[in-house]
Amino acid sequence: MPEPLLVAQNLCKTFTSRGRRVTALDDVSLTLAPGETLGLVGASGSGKSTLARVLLRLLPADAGAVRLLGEDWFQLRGRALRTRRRAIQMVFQDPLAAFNPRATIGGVLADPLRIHALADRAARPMQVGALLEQVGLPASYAARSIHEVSGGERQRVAIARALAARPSLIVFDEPVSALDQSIRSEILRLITELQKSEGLTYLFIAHDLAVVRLVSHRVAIMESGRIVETGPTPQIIDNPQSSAGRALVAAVPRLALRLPS
Ligand SMILES: Nc1ncnc2c1ncn2[C@@H]1O[C@H](COP(=O)(O)OP(=O)(O)OP(=O)(O)O)[C@@H](O)[C@H]1O
Repeated sequence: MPEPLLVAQNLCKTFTSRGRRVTALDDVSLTLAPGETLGLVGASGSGKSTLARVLLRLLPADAGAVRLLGEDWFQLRGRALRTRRRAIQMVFQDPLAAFNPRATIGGVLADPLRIHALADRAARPMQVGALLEQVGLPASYAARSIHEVSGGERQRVAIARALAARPSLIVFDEPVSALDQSIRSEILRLITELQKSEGLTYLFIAHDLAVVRLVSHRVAIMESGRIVETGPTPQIIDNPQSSAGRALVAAVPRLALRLPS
């Protein structure tokens, strides 16, 4: 068994808003092996995005620890933190919210190359072109504004930006929820192909089990801030043990749950 890429142990996070306490993460532990996809699925408000934000250190945990690539991730500071940061990238549901609205696509993709010193100025345009082609877009898209392309193309740009940092792990938070069905399948295919060609590890978050099962080797089910069930995808779909798992399976038409042969 290879050493896990990421081990999260006993993560807790509570929010207080208008005097009300909400436990968003309640003792969450999970492991990601290199090259696998863990699908994280659960109803709205179950804590999926909070877990993603805590794992990326966009939000501090109240308690718990994460080992990433053998290091104590929450304890890293300064240069060591900056270096390690590029190992985890995130792709959001709405990439527009994550991009500078005035930026060109070339600018969006050149940023991580510059920030992480992965390519000098002269080499960046070629690398940007290569990244675009890797996600199925023409290199000429570099000159376009992020507003000039479709939702599916924008999501390809978001994936290319994540790839630019040469990460080990990509966290996808509802990456296809805003897309039409046909575009959705194309993006899911791209995501699985890139995993194989680049040897990437994924945490794939969605509320829809039909989407999660297409890409995930294992599934974890969240309910009220806890992971209530985890196991290989076919096992969870055929025989969910938790009430949250049974509800998620029941919410999807039988046909949509057939695993591809
Ligand atoms: N910044 C915040 N302040 C207060 N409460 C928050 C904050 N962020 C999240 N919460 C609460 O924490 C709980 C978990 O939210 P979270 O967004 O992680 O769930 P989720 O499973 O990702 O939901 P969705 O599928 O709707 O995105 C919810 O009750 C939510 O209202």
